[in-house]
Amino acid sequence: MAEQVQIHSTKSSKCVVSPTDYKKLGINVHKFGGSSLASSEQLQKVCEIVTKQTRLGDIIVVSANGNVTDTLLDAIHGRVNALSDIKSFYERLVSGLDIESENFIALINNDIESVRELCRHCPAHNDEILSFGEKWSANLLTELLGSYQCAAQAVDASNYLKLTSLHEYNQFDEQFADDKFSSLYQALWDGDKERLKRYVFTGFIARDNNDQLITLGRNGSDYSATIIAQLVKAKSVTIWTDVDGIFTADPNIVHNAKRVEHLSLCEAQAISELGANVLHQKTVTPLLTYKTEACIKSSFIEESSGTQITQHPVSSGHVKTITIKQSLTRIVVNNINELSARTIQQRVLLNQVASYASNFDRTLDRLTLYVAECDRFNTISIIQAAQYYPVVEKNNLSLISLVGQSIRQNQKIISKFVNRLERFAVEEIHYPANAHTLCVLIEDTQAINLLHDLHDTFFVLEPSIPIVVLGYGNIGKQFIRILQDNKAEIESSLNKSLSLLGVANSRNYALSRSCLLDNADVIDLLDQDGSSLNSVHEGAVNSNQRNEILNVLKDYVHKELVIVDLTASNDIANLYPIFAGNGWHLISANKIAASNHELAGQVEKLLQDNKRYWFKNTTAGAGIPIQSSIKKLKESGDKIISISGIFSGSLSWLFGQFNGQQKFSELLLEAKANAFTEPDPREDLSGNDVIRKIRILARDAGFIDAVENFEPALDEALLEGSLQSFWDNSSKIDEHYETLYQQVQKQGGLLRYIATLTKDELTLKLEIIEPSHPFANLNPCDNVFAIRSQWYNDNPLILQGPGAGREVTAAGVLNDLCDLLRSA
Ligand SMILES: NC(=O)C1=CN([C@@H]2O[C@H](COP(=O)(O)OP(=O)(O)OC[C@H]3O[C@@H](n4cnc5c(N)ncnc54)[C@H](OP(=O)(O)O)[C@@H]3O)[C@@H](O)[C@H]2O)C=CC1
Ligand SMILES: N[C@@H](CC=O)C(=O)O
Repeated sequence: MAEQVQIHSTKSSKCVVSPTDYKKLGINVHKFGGSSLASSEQLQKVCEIVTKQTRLGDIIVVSANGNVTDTLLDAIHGRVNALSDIKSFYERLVSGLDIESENFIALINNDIESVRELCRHCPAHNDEILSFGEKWSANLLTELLGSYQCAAQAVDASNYLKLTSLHEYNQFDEQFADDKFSSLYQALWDGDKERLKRYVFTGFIARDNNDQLITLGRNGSDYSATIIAQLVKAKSVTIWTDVDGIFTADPNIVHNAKRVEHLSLCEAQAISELGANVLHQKTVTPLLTYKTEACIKSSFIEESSGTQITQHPVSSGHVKTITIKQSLTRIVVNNINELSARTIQQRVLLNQVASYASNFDRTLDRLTLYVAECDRFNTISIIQAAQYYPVVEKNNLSLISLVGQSIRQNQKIISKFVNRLERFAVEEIHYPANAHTLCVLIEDTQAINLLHDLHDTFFVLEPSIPIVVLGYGNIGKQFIRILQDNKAEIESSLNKSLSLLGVANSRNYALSRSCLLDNADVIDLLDQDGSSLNSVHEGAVNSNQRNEILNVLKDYVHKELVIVDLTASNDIANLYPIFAGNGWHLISANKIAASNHELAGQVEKLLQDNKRYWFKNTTAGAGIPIQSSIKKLKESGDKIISISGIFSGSLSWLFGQFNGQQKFSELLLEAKANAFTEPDPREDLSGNDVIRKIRILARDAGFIDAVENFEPALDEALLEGSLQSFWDNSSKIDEHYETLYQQVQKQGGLLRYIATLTKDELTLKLEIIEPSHPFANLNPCDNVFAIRSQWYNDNPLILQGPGAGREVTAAGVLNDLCDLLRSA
């Protein structure tokens, strides 16, 4: 059990702490790479980041400044001026900084003499020589943070990170580290949190199990950061570098590559295994064991958003990035058994040689490895040491890989990938063991072309079909809102860009060829008085009093366009044959055309001739997928016998709410405000709205010749005249429903407006039903559709849910749009 002591903290009266409580602090680890620390300007930016984005107790891990490690390597290799270059570099660097430069330069001069001495005894002291780079960097940053009034302490990581065995590069001594970190965070133990500092750790250096100083190889500082994060149970690790995260492809090669916002840990691991410079395999390994938040950001960009590495995938089944590794050599070992092949693969790994797409072919007893040119010699020596004779089969190969969560389960992605490869002379398609990668090997000379081609295929969205929304009321506003909010997700799932060309209400229209979704303010002006609009917004909003928008849309005749009709307008419905004849797709929430057999037939014929689509799923049941369900049943060979239920959301809500206490007309106003009723609520009470739905479903089910027998939900006399006179008659409406309510109460039943469709008869009636009736127990506003068919006969298929309202209807329209864009 951890040692514990009772102490008096400065703030609270009493608290219990243990030496390992630093692990509960929620430490954030920030790692800064060499380029982020290469100039005085950059160092100042880093100080700003540290002061603004870190807290007392947080850990900063640094690489050597700029190219200092490479210059130290030059010194090891005997380049005469290497050490004086380092001296001049630091003199330049500190001259631009607000620190006691003489002290720091004296330290550098002193250390450089030590390095000179150590260089005489190379290679025994190589690691020690290289470690100076990180030590200078940590000291300099700590000094500079002081001038920002940010208390910091330089820490030599080799006193904290100690390997447990000589060859296990990923096994660090946790007990050793724990003791050291406990004393570093002594202030916490003393109950004086305010004495904590920012701890500036040297990256890249550690100790082996014999206490000898070692360096952690390529990208060693990133590795130090994630290892330290694991050891201190950090809350987050941020790798600050010179790129703004992971991109859809290397932005230096593919200029239209975009930043990837989120990567799952599995995706990050796959990328690191493919040799990504920005995310090394070693760096990811501790994240897999200790699951913490991680992020890659740029210290060069203000407010960089970077790429978040999340524990769980934000989305699955999409390609997130395409990696490329060039100049690889294929080394083949023939006549080798599986055990020896695995041993060689292990040894290659232990020797810190990165091999890619390596595979053992059991049928041919053959091991294939792809390694960088610089690792060729080393790899051949390892294979020969195992008594095998490798063949270097081919040089100058590139490995191009698609990475995305579970993309190997997405047949569409695989066929798209294979399809594109047919245009290139590829060497080999490789399917690694993980489910998140698809790889291809190709000669270097063709690789860049293939990379561009694949990037275009998976990331450059197909040009969209322009969308025009008619109707900017309850449903129209909500539809545009969710279209805007979900644009990026929809585009990536459809691989098509969305372009909102125009929006209109009955008074004004806004039109922009460069997509109104990016200029939503213009749409908001639609509700204003039309007279001053042209001057207000440079002509972007215009009068639509006589459907003027249609004149502008003439430019689109015989081009693809989607008209989304979210009006309740008869005029617009009667224009459908023109829209269809123009070669435009249609989406309707307006039920008028779809419920008129003659008009609907004419429109469908024109659309068919022009190979265009009409989606109208919200015309019956709002967001409930009733029409698509009927279509699917019919496509599967089933025969619909009857459809019955409650198809009016507003009346379902009204009869569910009405209990004789409140005036019916007040509830009606509330239903209208909730967008459950039609723009003119008499359409609901007269039964017209449900009748339209019945006719639409009858058409879908094939009941076109059925006799109609419809009853209104309110006396026709009360529905006559103008809308104003209807509201003026509110007291009569209230009386009518009050009397009806008493009658229903007397019978101990419930009032429901029930529709029934068979091939012979379509009926709609206001009925008093028993509380045990299947349509009795509904949530207010619910619709219910009971479909009896050949296969759903004794036990009908039931669809039930909210049958009206802004959210569900707009979502249904958006579904229709996605289905249409997917089909078109
Ligand atoms: N509410 C619901 O739950 C459901 C509704 N629907 C259907 O959705 C449609 C819209 O309903 P809702 O949004 O509540 O109605 P609203 O009255 O709130 O909105 C209708 C919109 O259509 C506009 N409009 C009218 N005529 C024209 C025209 N000629 N050209 C362009 N725009 C025009 C109106 O303009 P202005 O503002 O200038 O009058 C208004 O912006 C209706 O057909 C309804 O049946 C379908 C399923 C469910
Ligand atoms: N007014 C309609 C809305 C949906 O179509 C209803 O009440 O169901």
